Amino acid sequence: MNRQLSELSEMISADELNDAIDDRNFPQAHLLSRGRNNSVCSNSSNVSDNRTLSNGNSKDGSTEVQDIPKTARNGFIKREHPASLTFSNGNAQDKSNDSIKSPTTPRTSTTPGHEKCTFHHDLELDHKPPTREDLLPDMAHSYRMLLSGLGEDPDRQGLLKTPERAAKAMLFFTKGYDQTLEDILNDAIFNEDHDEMVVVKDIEMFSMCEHHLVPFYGKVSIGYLPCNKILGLSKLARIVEIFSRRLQVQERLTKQIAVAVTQAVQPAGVAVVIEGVHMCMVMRGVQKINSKTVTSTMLGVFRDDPKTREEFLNLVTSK
Ligand SMILES: Nc1nc2c(ncn2[C@@H]2O[C@H](COP(=O)(O)OP(=O)(O)OP(=O)(O)O)[C@@H](O)[C@H]2O)c(=O)[nH]1
Ligand SMILES: [Zn+2]
Repeated sequence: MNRQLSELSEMISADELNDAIDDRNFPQAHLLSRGRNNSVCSNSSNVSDNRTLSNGNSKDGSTEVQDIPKTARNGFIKREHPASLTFSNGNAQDKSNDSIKSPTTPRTSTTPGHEKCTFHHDLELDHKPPTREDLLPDMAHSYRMLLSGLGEDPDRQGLLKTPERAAKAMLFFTKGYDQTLEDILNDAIFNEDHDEMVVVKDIEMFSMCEHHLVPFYGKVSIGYLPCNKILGLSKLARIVEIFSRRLQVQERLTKQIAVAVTQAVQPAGVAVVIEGVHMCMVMRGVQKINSKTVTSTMLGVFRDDPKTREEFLNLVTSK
């Protein structure tokens, strides 16, 4: 599973991100009319006979049963991507699924100078050096030029080490580029017969606005409805770190966190709410010091079932 998760988190593009939040990737969500305690998760019997309930009730009121593809039952629906990327979140143990092979992006082979790179897509660095520390000398040089550009003397005593410090700080602010879901999960996914909501709220978040390269910060609340798999609690906060420690917009950050939780435990639904303060709106520009930006991503049952969504929102807004 880890290899697959890594590939998915590394290779996901903007299009695939949107595909991933397609309702069809939460095949259990449409069973909500049964009520949560009647379980929205596939159970082992319907997994083994390759059948599950469809979302439609037949005209006589009985519930229709039909075959659906295995990949759809276990997670994301396998779909063909125009760039021949496939996106599937089936169990890694399912070695028969060819779609799990590492996808390639057109940019890998077509971008001059990047032919051998394997780390290209819209949501990642354009070029990943062997280690990001290799960037330090060039970055420090750039900061030195910046100081000169500001009319400062980069050789004055107080600024001597500033270019290197600033470069290290920027590497820290963007250290999420170095991390994968695989790295941080560390197999802390546990089989547990639990299908009640799990919420971790007010996770501190620091990120960098990709438009102005200034910070935005705030708190993240994550909820999910497990389907027999739960995630080590700290891993939710670590997922926030992976995606916040990059150049970001808050909307994408919100979505990426939700998709990562989905990839990790294939729950019946995921909800993420972020409340952020953007320093580009506080220290400059419109200078609205009290404004807060709230973004949310609701997937699966959180999107389809108002009661589940309400329960989550009540939990995250309660003191
Ligand atoms: N949607 C979204 N916009 C953001 C985020 N962070 C910063 N921005 C916005 O990015 C926009 C960039 O607008 P521009 O007009 O190109 O840049 P600008 O002249 O510096 O804009 P002002 O901030 O209005 O002075 C601004 O409206 C910012 O508020 C974010 O996370 N999400
Ligand atoms: Zn900004």
